[in-house]
Amino acid sequence: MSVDLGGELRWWGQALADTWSRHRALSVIYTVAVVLVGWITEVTLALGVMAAGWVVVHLFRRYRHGLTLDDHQRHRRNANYIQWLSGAWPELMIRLGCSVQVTNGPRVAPEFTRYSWGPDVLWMTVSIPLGMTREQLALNADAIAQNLGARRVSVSSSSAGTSVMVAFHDPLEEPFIVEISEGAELRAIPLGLREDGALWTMRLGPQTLVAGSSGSGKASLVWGLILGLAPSIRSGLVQVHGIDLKSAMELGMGTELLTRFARTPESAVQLLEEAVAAMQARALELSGNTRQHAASLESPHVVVLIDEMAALTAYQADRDLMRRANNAIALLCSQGRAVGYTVFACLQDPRKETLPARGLFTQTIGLRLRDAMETAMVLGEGMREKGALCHHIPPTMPGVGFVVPEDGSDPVRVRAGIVTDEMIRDAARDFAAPEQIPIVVPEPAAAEPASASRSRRSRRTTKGEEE
Ligand SMILES: Nc1ncnc2c1ncn2[C@@H]1O[C@H](COP(=O)(O)OP(=O)(O)OP(=O)(O)O)[C@@H](O)[C@H]1O
Repeated sequence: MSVDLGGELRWWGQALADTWSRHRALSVIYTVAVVLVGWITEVTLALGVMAAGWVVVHLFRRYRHGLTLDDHQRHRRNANYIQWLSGAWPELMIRLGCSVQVTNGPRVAPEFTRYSWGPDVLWMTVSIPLGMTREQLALNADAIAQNLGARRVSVSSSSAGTSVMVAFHDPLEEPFIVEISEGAELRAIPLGLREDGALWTMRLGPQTLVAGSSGSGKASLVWGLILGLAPSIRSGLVQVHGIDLKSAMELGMGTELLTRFARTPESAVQLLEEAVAAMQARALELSGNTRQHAASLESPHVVVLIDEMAALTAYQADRDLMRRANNAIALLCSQGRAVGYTVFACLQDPRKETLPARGLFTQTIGLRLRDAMETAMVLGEGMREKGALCHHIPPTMPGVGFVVPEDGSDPVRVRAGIVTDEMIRDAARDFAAPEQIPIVVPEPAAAEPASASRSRRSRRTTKGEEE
């Protein structure tokens, strides 16, 4: 059977034309309805695919990073804050005087070029305009913090230029405990927290001076160090030789952890001079073999720990003992590093008269101090401008201080962990030193310094001559 295709087409055309002429309105409605249904179906499908993609991405993020509803709210808050800060920052800089006048031009303020968020902390990278210094920004840190609704602002140098840390919560505000860690290394003894929330550790090696007014928390550093070293003390890898002339009130709590302990000026000087002699003997032994001592059970690292050093170096009635103590401390500080002898000393009053060997301490920790001058004496000139404000630490925050890192970079605000009497007693029981070496002070006649016996001899001779 042959099909007349032309006739068929004409028939369908005619039918369509008839329908159109008879049911024009219906045809329009039908056509629009079909187009709409098709379009809605397509859009719905597209939206569905988009939504599924979004869900997959968010599921991935949520389970990979463990995001919670709080995190979403925080992200939104952070985004709003950055939006506000972008507008407020240039004006704030100009109002605080942190800007420079371009010749025949406008005032230019530091710009924040990048940022990142940590828990309750905003890190900003700021570009300092030509003619301005980072110190100018650091001097206004308190005012910036108040205006940004933050607890603290600190300014430091970073590989990207200048970093401004805006902290909305101070991790150092509440006292905390640092647990004794069996695996702690001598290169990183845990002492407390840094203000960015990271663990604050100290390397055993630099001669360290801790300065702070009465009640500033020096004892928490002394005991923090001893407890941090506790496993090495028990094994015999480290010996602590303690000196406490304040009626042994402090170190007397845990003498089992100390290999040697002096509580009188005479025994303290004896301890120091014997440490110098042993250090020099070790130096002779090591000379030609190595340039850096490595602690071992046969040759342990010796920490000479002095609580309130001025009692020995400045407030001593016996001037000869005072001179001998200062000499020994200076020798230990200047020759001890390479041969495994470390001095860790505390001081309330950091003036030059209280400690002639102050300059020989290669690491200083400044707790609460009385004024800006003391801060400069302890941490060095220029550290105040870099944000180390020991004299602004409130008495309600003992254990808080500033440390200048060994590489001389910007000072870091830290807090030592609190050490309770119970922790000291427990450590004394569990980590006692393998041996305790008594200090034998020679009888005064035998210990008489050469100069005194010389003068007596000369007096005797004169007397003899007189006779
Ligand atoms: N890191 C710390 N965190 C919280 N509280 C601390 C910390 N260190 C010390 N304290 C508390 O502060 C008070 C004084 O501390 P501490 O005895 O250590 O001061 P100090 O500087 O050694 O004083 P002094 O020179 O008069 O002996 C104590 O009551 C102690 O409990």
